[in-house]
Amino acid sequence: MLQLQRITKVFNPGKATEVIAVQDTTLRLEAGSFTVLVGANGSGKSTLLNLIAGSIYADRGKVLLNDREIQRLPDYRRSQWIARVFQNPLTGTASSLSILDNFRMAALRRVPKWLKLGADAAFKRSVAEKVETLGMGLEHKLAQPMGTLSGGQRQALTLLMTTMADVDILLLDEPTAALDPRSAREVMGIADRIVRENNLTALLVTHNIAEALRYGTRLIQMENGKIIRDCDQQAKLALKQTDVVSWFDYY
Ligand SMILES: Nc1ncnc2c1ncn2[C@@H]1O[C@H](COP(=O)(O)OP(=O)(O)OP(=O)(O)O)[C@@H](O)[C@H]1O
Repeated sequence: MLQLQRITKVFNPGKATEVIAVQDTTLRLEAGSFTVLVGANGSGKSTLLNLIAGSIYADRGKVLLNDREIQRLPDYRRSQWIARVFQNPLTGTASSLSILDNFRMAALRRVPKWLKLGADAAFKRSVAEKVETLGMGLEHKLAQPMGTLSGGQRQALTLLMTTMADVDILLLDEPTAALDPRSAREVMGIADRIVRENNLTALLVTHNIAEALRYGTRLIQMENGKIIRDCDQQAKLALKQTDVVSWFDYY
């Protein structure tokens, strides 16, 4: 279980440009749950994800994974448990390296297995089997540089790479924002499957209302650095797109 306890993050404190990006926010994500986070631009969603991922530190409050404070852990420790997929398909993978080498790098999170499998044909076979499940034919292109693939193909592979390590938490930071509608749907379908099959605790940030309603079992809204709505599965199922659009109406 991931818990944010009374987290506050202020940028540029004491200056004219001071922003309270996250304000005294408490959030509890049960293990294996899939939560969707929506909110207007600047409401604090990315800051919240950055605080969980450890790219920034909170001014106040705790981030607990299975009751253990993780904020000050070094990156390599935290990345054993937390994976993140970004909006830009170019982020998170190495463009000039082949698909296979990117999988090798992803597997580095679980060093002993990588050392055993990294150099031999068994590793390549296991990657090919995984990649085949995407149904994109990329298992025949493992030697191709990541940079030559489409955004949708890269996002699909990036998601799959998260399963190379035993991560608990998957942070999806607008993973389909740069994709066309068909690729977006395909990539979200893959994300959903990976979350279920690996029993991951997932947090998806999206501006796509249809996506926000289709995926996950809980829907929360942030505004001015605070969580102002929290819908459980039942409440979420009853929501229509127009309801969610109306949450943004006062702008
Ligand atoms: N590094 C930073 N330095 C200063 N201010 C920042 C920084 N990062 C975020 N902010 C500010 O904090 C507030 C919250 O930003 P954040 O990026 O978390 O919002 P968001 O909900 O993710 O927005 P969007 O939907 O546009 O991605 C905004 O006012 C933003 O300008």
